[in-house]
Amino acid sequence: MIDLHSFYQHISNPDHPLEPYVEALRKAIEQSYTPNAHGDEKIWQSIVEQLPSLSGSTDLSGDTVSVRGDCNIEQRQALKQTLLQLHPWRKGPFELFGMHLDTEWRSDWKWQRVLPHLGELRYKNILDVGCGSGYHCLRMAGAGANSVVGIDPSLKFLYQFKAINHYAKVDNVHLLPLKSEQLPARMQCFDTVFSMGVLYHRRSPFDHLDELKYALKPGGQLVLETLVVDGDEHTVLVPGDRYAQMRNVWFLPSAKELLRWVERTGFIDAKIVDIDTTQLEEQRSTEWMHFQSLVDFLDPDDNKKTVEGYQAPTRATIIATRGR
Ligand SMILES: Nc1ncnc2c1ncn2[C@@H]1O[C@H](C[S@+](CC[C@H]([NH3+])C(=O)[O-])CC(=O)[O-])[C@@H](O)[C@H]1O
Repeated sequence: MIDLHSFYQHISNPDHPLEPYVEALRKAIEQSYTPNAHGDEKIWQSIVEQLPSLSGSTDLSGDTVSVRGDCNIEQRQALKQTLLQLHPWRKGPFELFGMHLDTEWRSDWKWQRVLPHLGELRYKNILDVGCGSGYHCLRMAGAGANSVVGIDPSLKFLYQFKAINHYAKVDNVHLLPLKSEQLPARMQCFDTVFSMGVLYHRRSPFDHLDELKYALKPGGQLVLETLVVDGDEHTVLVPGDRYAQMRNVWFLPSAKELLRWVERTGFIDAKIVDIDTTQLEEQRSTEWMHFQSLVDFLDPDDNKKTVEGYQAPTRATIIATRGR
């Protein structure tokens, strides 16, 4: 079962900005998550319980989130075989006791693109919407955040985090089984809210931007990263059935149009800080994610296009401030 006890304990503290929302969060989580309602949850739980007993020291400062400590060959082998059962591992990389967990995504590349534009994360209370395995949440903790809440509706990713944190033991990062639309309304308490790789999954992008705005305290910082297409401030692509083989893709604006959406939502000082076409080396199949990956989603004769003939995946990052 997802461990919520330590989360409630952590925020039930008059100094914690989430303290006024303990009950609202409890209710929201109860509505979205019933332990073991997902038929595979018991299996994921037993995988975490089978992890070999090892202890080490955690390093959140490098590109690879690492736990280092003594481990013999048999233990390393058992660790690998146990963690492989939580396939597919999409977001990382991680290293545990000398074992490199080579995820589908080099999520460290995204972090390197975003980090120089964030200012100080130290002492901040952060929300990461669509956190996946929690790799970026751990990097935020490594950058000195006071607390990080990651939310993601995909329970398997939350179990991946549970497995990593079984060893990393980072106690100020909590992952919750929630979608952003299920967050209590108008929490207005986070210093920084990240939404990376989520907006294009939403049928209603302005509702998503509103959710991010009202999770932030006045003056707080939004970090928004999403798929974009080339074009001017009047350009938006709504793909047909699929985009790069994904079915759940709705709105791909140009970066300029995205900036306009952010401003129309009421954010101020909005800036495009990065536009980047995803490289084949950044998203690829590995031993830890052996399904198809980016190379299979692109036109084999022209890597600038998806198999459907659209512009190949390009992502923009916008930083903005919630007005006071
Ligand atoms: N409504 C929603 N609310 C919250 N999470 C959602 C929602 N819909 C989907 N997700 C979750 O958002 C994540 C999107 S991946 C980005 C991961 C990370 N942020 C990254 O930037 O690497 C996409 C990508 O590969 O970029 C998945 O884990 C979904 O379960």
